[in-house]
Amino acid sequence: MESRLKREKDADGESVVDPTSTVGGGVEDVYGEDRASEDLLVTPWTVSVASGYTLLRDPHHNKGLAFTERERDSHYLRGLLPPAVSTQELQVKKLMQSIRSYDVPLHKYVAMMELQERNERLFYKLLIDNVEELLPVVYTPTVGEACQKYGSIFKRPQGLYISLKEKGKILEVLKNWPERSIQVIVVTDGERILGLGDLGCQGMGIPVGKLALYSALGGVRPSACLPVTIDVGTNNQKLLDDEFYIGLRQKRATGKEYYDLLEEFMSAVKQNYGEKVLVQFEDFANHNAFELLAKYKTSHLVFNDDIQGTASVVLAGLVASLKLLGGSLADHTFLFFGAGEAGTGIAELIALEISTKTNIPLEEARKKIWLVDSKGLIVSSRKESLQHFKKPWAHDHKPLSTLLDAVKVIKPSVLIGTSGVGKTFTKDVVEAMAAINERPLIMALSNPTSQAECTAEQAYTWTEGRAIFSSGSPFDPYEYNGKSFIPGQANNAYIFPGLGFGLVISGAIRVHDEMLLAASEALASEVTQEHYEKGMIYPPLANIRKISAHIAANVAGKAYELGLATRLPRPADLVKYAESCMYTPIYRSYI
Ligand SMILES: NC(=O)C1=CN([C@@H]2O[C@H](COP(=O)(O)OP(=O)(O)OC[C@H]3O[C@@H](n4cnc5c(N)ncnc54)[C@H](OP(=O)(O)O)[C@@H]3O)[C@@H](O)[C@H]2O)C=CC1
Ligand SMILES: CC(=O)C(=O)O
Ligand SMILES: [Mg+2]
Repeated sequence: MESRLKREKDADGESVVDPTSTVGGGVEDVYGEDRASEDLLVTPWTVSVASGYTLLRDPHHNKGLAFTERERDSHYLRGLLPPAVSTQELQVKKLMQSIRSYDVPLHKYVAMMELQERNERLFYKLLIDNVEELLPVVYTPTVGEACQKYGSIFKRPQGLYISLKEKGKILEVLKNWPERSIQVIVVTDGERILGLGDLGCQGMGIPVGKLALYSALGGVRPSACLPVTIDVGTNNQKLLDDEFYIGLRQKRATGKEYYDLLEEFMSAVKQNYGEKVLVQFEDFANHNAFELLAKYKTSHLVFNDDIQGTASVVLAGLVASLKLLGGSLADHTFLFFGAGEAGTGIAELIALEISTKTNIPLEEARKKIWLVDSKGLIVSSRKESLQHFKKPWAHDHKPLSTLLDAVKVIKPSVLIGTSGVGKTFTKDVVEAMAAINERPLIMALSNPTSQAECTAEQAYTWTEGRAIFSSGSPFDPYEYNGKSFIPGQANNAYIFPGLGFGLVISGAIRVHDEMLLAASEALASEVTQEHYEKGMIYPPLANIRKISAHIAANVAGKAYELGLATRLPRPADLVKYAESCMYTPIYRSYI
């Protein structure tokens, strides 16, 4: 078996070697000898493939018409494929034509998921080569609709479902997953899916989508990614009444029952995959999200993407915007509409950055930041009744009940929407921002597009082309008075793939706030003069793999600096190292 594997590795040649794959070079560097030898026992297709027919139905190894004549001879594929031999490039061209022929975004999504199930490398090649066009298909906004209709479009499981029925057996359940060398888990309990609320078990679309980005944008190999949905029921009556609902048909478990299940899951993860597996919490409701993060951040390698990944991406945009706005972060006043995970997470990281850069105490730095929730401006007279994560933002001020009043009185230079409620940056609100600021910075972060606080068109027209605008879900460039404006996509997708990859390649054992700052700094530094001239505060997503390598290197560097990295010795050039470890979807030769 070993000589066969060696031949495959040699035959792959430089251009197709995947240093993070089980048969490519660099395995020992990145995964350690134990993991590598374990992989060799479980994954090589040469061992598991019984016949050509099975090979064609194995998405990890299927190449479809791109199997060469020699491969067809060697692997019993003769007659199972039509005579034509294709290249991967031609397959990409054909698939893109096919995807573009669908008018309905959900049909494009289903086509992409079917491709992922059929030919994984082709799926990733398509996604990487057409990232700006396909991100809105596999990610926000379309993934939101896919989750809403997941019961109807569900065909094959794409991740692991852990429900209350599995209580006491979660370790066994993890072992049912076919891959053993897991490096990144994205887990949701489905209670706050984008701005669409409780979608229960159907939230699975989110971990699946996020992990597709981990591989395409960040370079973690797909077989090292595990999407998980914890199903403790749903309070969404529409789903409970839906005959096609795929989850537990009960109201959500809470309290001890909920936390016991999560504890069993987190322990089983550590026991099964070791302490270097990264767990990304995604789209939990805030009453659990903060508590889970606080509970596990000192014992596991975890981060919450909605609280921390979002904070890092927004901070990067703000730092970049200073080139357009002038001054430092400390010179600005920030107003958030929405004071949950995203809002308070971003607010805290901005305060930390201001405090770090200026030596102003954190308490003081926070005073430049104001938040509005569903009851109005958060002020000290409300302190007693506030959730713990809002308390640091309860400044002394008279109560204000509307966003418009808050804008007029607080006079922010930056307005950030993290409410999950669409169309709330009304014309009055945006015009008030434009009356106070020469260049109002407006971020409508809520997803999907239907929940965006305002559109790009509204932001540009209501400010007569003066707004610097970005949003969580993508908007097309907009032309106003003969000038083209390119709205940025302020979405944690810029950060989590590179952040996670940096943790993986350094063998980090904990996530530290300074890593979030390091990730922000790397992203902000990718914005060039050419981008600023178009009003952009984020670099184009088309360059995301290069950007992710820089983010990963900065994060890994911080892990080494903080003594949290276990992969030793530290590579001299972390950017080059990150690039060399990235998964690439080029087909391997099976001769
Ligand atoms: N662009 C990106 O990368 C990201 C975007 N998001 C988006 O941000 C949104 C919020 O997510 P998250 O912070 O996790 O959600 P949370 O539920 O934690 O927070 C929502 C906040 O909005 C407030 N709110 C809700 N309705 C209103 C209203 N009508 N008026 C004023 N405030 C209101 C809530 O107030 P109260 O506390 O009083 O209930 C709460 O403070 C979602 O749409 C999500 O998709 C999230 C993460 C990343
Ligand atoms: C982008 C993201 O994580 C969210 O909207 O929840
Ligand atoms: Mg999220």
